[in-house]
Amino acid sequence: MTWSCNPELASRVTQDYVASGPLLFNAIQGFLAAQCLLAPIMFPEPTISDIKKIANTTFDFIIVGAGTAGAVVANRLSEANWSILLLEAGGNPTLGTEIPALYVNNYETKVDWNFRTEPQKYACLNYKDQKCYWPRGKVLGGTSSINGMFYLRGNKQDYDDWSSTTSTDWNYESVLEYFNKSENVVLLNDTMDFDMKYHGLNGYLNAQYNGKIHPLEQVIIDANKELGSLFVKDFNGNTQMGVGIAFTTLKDGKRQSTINTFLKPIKNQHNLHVLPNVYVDKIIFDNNTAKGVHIRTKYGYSKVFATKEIILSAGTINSPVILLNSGMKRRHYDNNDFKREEIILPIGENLQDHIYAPIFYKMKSSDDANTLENIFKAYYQYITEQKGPLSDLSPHRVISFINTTDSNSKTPDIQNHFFVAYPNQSNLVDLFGKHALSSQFLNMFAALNKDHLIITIFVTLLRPKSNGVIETNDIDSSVKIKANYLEDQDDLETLIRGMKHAIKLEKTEAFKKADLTLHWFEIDACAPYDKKSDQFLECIARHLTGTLYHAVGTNKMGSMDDSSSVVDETLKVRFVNKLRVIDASIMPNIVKGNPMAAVIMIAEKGADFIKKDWMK
Ligand SMILES: Cc1cc2nc3c(=O)[nH]c(=O)nc-3n(C[C@H](O)[C@H](O)[C@H](O)COP(=O)(O)OP(=O)(O)OC[C@H]3O[C@@H](n4cnc5c(N)ncnc54)[C@H](O)[C@@H]3O)c2cc1C
Repeated sequence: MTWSCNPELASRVTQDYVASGPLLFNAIQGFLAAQCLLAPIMFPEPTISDIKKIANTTFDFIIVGAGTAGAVVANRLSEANWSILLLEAGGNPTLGTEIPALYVNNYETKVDWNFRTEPQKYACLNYKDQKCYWPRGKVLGGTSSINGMFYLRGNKQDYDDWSSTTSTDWNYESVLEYFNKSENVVLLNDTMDFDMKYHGLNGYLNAQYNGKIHPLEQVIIDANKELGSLFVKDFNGNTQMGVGIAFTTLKDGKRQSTINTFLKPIKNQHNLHVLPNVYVDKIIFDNNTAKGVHIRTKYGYSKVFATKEIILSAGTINSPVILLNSGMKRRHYDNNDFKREEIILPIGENLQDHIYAPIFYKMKSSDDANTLENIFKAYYQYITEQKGPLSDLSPHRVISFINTTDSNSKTPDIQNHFFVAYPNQSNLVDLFGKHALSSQFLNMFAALNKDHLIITIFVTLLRPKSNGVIETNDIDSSVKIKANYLEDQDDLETLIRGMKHAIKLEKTEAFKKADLTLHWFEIDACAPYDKKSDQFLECIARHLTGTLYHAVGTNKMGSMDDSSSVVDETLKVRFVNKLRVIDASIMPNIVKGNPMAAVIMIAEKGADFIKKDWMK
């Protein structure tokens, strides 16, 4: 048998269903064939002669990382008649990355960098070695190819805050233009009654609003409304405060990563050269000017050069790592009189992330959604029509934003996600297992999930005061992620207020009617505390801490005289020439919402800064 696409099993989805001989074999064949249809090889892996051809050659621009931001920047720069080289450490998307409802199955696969934090002192205490798990996309499209696809833009105030330390270019009114530029609204089961001031219809990125609300989502919405939340139709519109269904980066049942949306349509453009499976070690400088990059492939090491600029879009972890490995030190500078070797910028500092404490609700249920037969039906329907339960994020799309100290505030301090596990789903998406929570916790979760549906509320802290740092290991240059979660007492207090709010849902008519009751898993360390006490909630928050994987901020943007910044307001690395960073790492403060939309906006804006500079 020959395959025109990658014959390696396209995703780990099948590994969850090891029970059934011929049926499974048929399904695997179906998946392999579907990979060609749903996840075709867009950009072939370079051969040895491709690498020889580019070695020591020169392009106008080199972009490092074809991720969420890098793919957008490459698209926009290719609109001018410049030669663009886009280098990506990972390979092509797989079938596993394309099926929306199974995104968690990409964790710990070859499309994941599979990072772990350093052991945490105050958080993730119930995890193996007290290390939190940080998946990140190592694939074309980067993390937009493995993420949860929630499309939210944060709070208006986030950008007004950025602009107060940079320039008016970054205030909400200015960035709105770029959010809209990238967007193409896709409506399902709904009418176009959105305020179009906040949306775009001509962008590359398909952002879908599906107005069909699942009965469980309706219960969650109704319960939140009973606690005073307003129903929000459009979190990206005039206000984000309240509860509703999120926009998602989906279209026709398929993930809309930035590789699928920004690069697939222009993949044959003559001036765009996209090379997957190429790892960039460091930047080559000539005095203070970035000239090229050192690359590593399976064929060995080479160099490649850029006449105009090098753009780092390797993400919050790897962009600072590349800068550090290129000889740029991580320390505050104290004067403007230096050689490049003496440039000392706060690279890797200002690491911010969204962490959550889980609150669990259970509902007795004999729902058989996860029988083998139903699972195969779902796969069959997905592969043949891209429809059915695998084609959408329902019933997990409800989001709520609250302010725990001022119910009239326009800015939230807590965001809630509601993750539904149908009975026996712990086998299907072993989310907590992949995070390496203790076997005690995993066993309790699986036992309860046998005959109960479980809703986990991810009570998420939106603006942490505890900041971390990315460092590199002196011996082998590997990364050390010092997340420092929950070091600041204020963070803990906000989280506890959020948990108390989530606990109140138990008393709502909507939850009572649905027979949803609060459930506490017994964690040994928390056993001494009364379950109604703050000490107990603190113990849960510290032991079962999770991350929504939103780390940002490690190459902070600021004005030229801001010693805490790494890049200036046009995203140029300070004190060096021809080098910019364009990705999640430049955020001065984490946005109050899931950050992908903001990263895409940053990329759109960054590409315009470059065009302005070079088209003069
Ligand atoms: C599991 C998960 C779920 C998430 N869910 C959501 C969500 O639902 N909504 C949302 O808004 N946000 C979500 N996020 C966060 C969001 O996806 C990220 O913040 C965003 O995608 C980061 O974009 P980026 O361009 O900075 O980095 P990335 O998209 O990670 O891109 C970096 C790219 O650089 C490549 N690269 C790195 N180092 C090198 C090197 N040395 N050489 C060559 N290439 C290199 C990487 O392989 C990658 O392709 C989620 C994140 C994760 C991990």
